[in-house]
Amino acid sequence: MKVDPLMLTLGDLTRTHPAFADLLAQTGGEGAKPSRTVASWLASLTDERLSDIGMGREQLLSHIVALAEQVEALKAPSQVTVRSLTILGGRDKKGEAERLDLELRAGDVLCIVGPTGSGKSRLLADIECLAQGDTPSRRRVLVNGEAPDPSWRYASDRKLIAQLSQNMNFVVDLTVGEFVAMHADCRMVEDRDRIVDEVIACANELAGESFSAAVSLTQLSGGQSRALMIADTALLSASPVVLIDEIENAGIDRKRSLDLLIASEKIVLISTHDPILALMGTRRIAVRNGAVAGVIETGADERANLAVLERIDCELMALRHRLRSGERIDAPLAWAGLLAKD
Ligand SMILES: Nc1ncnc2c1ncn2[C@@H]1O[C@H](COP(=O)(O)OP(=O)(O)OP(=O)(O)O)[C@@H](O)[C@H]1O
Repeated sequence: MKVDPLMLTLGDLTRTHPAFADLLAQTGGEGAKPSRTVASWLASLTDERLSDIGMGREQLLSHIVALAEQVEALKAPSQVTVRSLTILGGRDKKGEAERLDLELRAGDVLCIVGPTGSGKSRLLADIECLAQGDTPSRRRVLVNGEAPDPSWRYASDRKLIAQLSQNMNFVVDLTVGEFVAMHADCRMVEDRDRIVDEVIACANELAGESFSAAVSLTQLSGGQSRALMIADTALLSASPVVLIDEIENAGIDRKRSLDLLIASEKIVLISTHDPILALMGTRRIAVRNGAVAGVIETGADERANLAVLERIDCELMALRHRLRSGERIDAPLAWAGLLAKD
């Protein structure tokens, strides 16, 4: 049963959710007595105290609720083995039938491509909520070939489906090592220290700039936190299905991220505008006007073009690195001759 975090006492909360101890240490104030409920503590915070913390009452409450849900999701691994997900067509934005019967199996990693506003996020959201004809697209999603048990749709404490969103909002000031160790503890893995080292080493391979276990989560760059989330999801997450809204803006190694996710034997869907990422998979889902227009196999010619795109990307990355290091790039670029021929 889902517990309302507002009705818990601060003592209970810090015991069941160690991360709250840090939040309280930063924000608590004199009224943060263990016997007090969260609701009463929040009501007791003066406007002055809230302005010291730099957060409004509503914002603090939503942080607490989000943190409680995250910790619950980590604690109770999904009980359901997902061998397949089937997405059955609904209606496009004009109300016309979407012809779709797509089965995804464990180990499938697919990109979703399509113009802005075409419905990529809608498709991810339909999967996340295991839609049953009750979303704007009217799609239905089956788990292992059957309509899912209604309780799976709303069980935030038994997440079948994890969504990595664009922004990683870290509430508490834990170090990277403490954060990953907390996940490992929640999932009761054996050999915790080895797994923690592995996740951090792996995240460092994905991130452009390396970071240590001792650094605070709040100090990580966008790319570093995204790399940490991907490594953590692939190596530690209990959710059999992972949805990712955009990887490309984070400046991380896309090929390795994809390989890592493929090896994790989960079903992974990534919405993207990035041609390299889209061509890296064996299949991609093309969305248009609110409906899936086709599932495209990556062909041999496309793979050859991918190799060229990767070289261009590599050169762009090198330029980016030089510019970021304060260098000038006055020397003519290798491609200048190529473009002059046009
Ligand atoms: N089949 C559909 N029926 C009705 N509305 C839809 C359908 N598909 C998408 N929409 C709506 O269209 C809008 C744009 O869709 P969405 O945000 O999923 O696009 P997107 O491809 O993710 O765009 P972007 O690339 O800009 O992130 C949303 O309001 C979404 O709910």
